[in-house]
Amino acid sequence: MASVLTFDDVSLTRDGTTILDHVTWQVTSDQRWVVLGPNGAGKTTMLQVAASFLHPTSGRAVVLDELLGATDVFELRPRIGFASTALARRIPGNERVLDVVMTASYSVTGRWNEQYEEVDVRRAERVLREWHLDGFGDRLFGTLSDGEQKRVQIARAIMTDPELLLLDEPAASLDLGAREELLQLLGAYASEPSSPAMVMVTHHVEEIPPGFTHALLLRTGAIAAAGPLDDVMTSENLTAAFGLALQVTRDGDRFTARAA
Ligand SMILES: Nc1ncnc2c1ncn2[C@@H]1O[C@H](COP(=O)(O)OP(=O)(O)OP(=O)(O)O)[C@@H](O)[C@H]1O
Repeated sequence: MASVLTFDDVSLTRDGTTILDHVTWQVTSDQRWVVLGPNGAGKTTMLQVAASFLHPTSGRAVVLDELLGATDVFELRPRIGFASTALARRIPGNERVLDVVMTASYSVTGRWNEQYEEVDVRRAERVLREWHLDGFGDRLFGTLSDGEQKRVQIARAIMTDPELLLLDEPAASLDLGAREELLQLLGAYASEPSSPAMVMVTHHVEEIPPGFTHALLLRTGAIAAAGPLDDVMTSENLTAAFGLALQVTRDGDRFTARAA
């Protein structure tokens, strides 16, 4: 399988603080990764390197065969789907949902004078339908519920048919029903062989969608464990990563964790 993401001894320092510490990691096109770790472990920073928003201080990061630091990131970014709360904050509340999704083609938030073709409109409508947002195209983004907004963000991220999909805490702040609906949709999407490689950051093992294949546990910027879900999602590994005695249980394709 083709490699879509390679971190080779990647470290990242900001204002004298080491945030990523010698991270070596590879993602191939058929894999769907979840990244877990305590607050401040460096999960978002890792995703931002994968999205080409940050460059390593040392080591090599290769994204979709392009070496960061030696490539034009403006050509690379449209090939990467990225959804995060920070990005969603930049979406104007009075933007039409269809425009929120379509503007991904130009990597902008907020429609201005870009010209869209009928094919863009039809694709945006189809993606909205697939994420249970049929009939939402004319609604204003700011009037949607949290759950609906999260699904719009993902629809936007996949609008450009990316080769790598990065999701930063897509289920954060959702109520139980909205979370389960989102996980079901993410699970179905992850299970399709035609879907792109995926990396999803989350705080909760309960939010690992079915269909995900691999996990990476991060602790103070370094990898505590990484590999196939079954190998990594053990009580011992989670205990070491979170610095707290934890008991992990698997029920079918879902996980739960609690203090041991
Ligand atoms: N510009 C910066 N200068 C210095 N430190 C920074 C900077 N940006 C982030 N950090 C620090 O880097 C560490 C990792 O941050 P990051 O947001 O990647 O962690 P995270 O695992 O995603 O955390 P959380 O789970 O709380 O979202 C944190 O300790 C944070 O304070």
